[in-house]
Amino acid sequence: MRIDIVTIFPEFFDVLDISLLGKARANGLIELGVHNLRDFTHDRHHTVDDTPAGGGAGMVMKPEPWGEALDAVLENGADDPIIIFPSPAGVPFDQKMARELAHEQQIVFGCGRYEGIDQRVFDHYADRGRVRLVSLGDYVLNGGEVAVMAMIEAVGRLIPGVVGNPESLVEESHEDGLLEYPSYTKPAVWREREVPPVLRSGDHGAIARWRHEQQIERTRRVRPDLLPPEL
Ligand SMILES: COC(=O)c1ccnc(N)c1
Repeated sequence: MRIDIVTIFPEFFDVLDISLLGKARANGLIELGVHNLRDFTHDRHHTVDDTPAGGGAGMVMKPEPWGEALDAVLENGADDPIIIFPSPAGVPFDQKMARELAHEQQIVFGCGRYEGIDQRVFDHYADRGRVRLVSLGDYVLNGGEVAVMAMIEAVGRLIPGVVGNPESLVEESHEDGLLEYPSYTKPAVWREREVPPVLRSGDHGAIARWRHEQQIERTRRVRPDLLPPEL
């Protein structure tokens, strides 16, 4: 998979050189391009924003630099890339979307700042391909970079070969629609708190049943909205 990021803070993504994603890049599983939006301006101050049409507070990101940047990124890219703009006005990002995005050939992330990006950028590229505004939740950030980092991690770890043991991806929260069961390890007793005996019983059937019951109980308590109607 190729991932391109357009941002005014390219150094923000230096952290993608380490950990799991750093290894995935070294193994060629993920190809990453980080592009500074200001490189696509032509004035002395590398201006990327201007006052909002119709007035109001704050500044809006100009369409011209975005057009030049996205054209450059798309020029030699995949046949059918998906362009994602993180936005509080977007569709909710979830594990299902992460799984779908893990199969893309190329994802282009556009990190907005200020009061957002001129709407004509979204419209222009939506006329030519797939554009999605995606939200991490009902809150506002100063820019899209943090959201892009979260989405790259959520998607990147699902790309075959990135995570050493694919089994570890199966029993995670939201993978089967329920929250994951509580985890324990050694020691058997810690500060007078014992690991549930069933987990040390060696009875794999009983352990699987206990874990599923825990998933249902935790989901009912924490996220009743995720419970399937039959439960
Ligand atoms: C500037 O981007 C945001 O404020 C943002 C992006 C994605 N999800 C959100 N909830 C906010």
